[in-house]
Amino acid sequence: MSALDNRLFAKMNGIGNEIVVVDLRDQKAPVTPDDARAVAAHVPYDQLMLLQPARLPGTEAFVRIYNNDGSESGACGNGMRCVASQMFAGTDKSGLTFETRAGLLNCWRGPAEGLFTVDMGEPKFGWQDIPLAEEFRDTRGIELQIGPIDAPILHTPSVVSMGNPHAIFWVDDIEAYDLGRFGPLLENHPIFPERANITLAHIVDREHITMRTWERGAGLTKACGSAACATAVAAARLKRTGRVVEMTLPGGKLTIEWREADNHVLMTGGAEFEFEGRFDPALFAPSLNSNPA
Ligand SMILES: N[C@@H](CCC[C@H](N)C(=O)O)C(=O)O
Repeated sequence: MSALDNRLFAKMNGIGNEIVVVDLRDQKAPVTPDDARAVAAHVPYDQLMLLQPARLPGTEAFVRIYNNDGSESGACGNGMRCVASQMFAGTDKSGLTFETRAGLLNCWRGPAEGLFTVDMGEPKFGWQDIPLAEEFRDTRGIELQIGPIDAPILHTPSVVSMGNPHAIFWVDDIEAYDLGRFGPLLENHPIFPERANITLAHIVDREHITMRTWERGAGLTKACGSAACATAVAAARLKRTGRVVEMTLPGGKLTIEWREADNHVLMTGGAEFEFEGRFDPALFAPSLNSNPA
């Protein structure tokens, strides 16, 4: 018996990031990594956002975030906009607060219908915070490369934690690299003890960046909100952009503001409902062949 048996789910997308949202605030039973993988086999998703009972006063829910490989993440920007969109529906509230493994997140209705803003909190730059396996004093560009030593294909990424680990490689053309091939190698590089989300980014001008991401635990996706935040912050740290940047991802656009006043990163973008359904308990039944004689 799984906590997800017969549960209603909403399939949504955050500018192309495939998201499944399930409201489990009325029950305490845990959802396991096996459950998360079983859902992915049935309703393909990048992230599964589980609303669990609130643990702190003033919060709507504790949001547990699973990647489709069954691993957990502390942050998912596009998923949080989908959660906000579901939770704002039918209310006249203007703001909501959620708890995730990475801390508290505030969400607001955005500047136009269908847009939502998430306060993704403060970025972290210390090598232990990302985390990296060894000390780097300057994480604006770390010594890491792939390809021939004297002619690397990708090198010197900026690294940032947005509650989850990100490495951003600066390139002239984001389409010129086989991210499906390099992504898994870099995601699992020993320098990243908790693996990492890998982004290729091109700075168009001081207000525009194009990017695409190989996501830890989910692979190539059309959008990664926390990667957009990490990339915008990393570009501003290098003094190559201002603090408000429009990000173009394969699935759409996000506006990222790295607020000077409190160091928080605000992400604004769309969230769309696609369909809803109920999980068939047979999905979570142990396989008859799991322990062959
Ligand atoms: N799609 C997400 C990021 C999801 C988590 C990531 N794959 C990880 O494991 O860190 C987003 O929109 O931020």
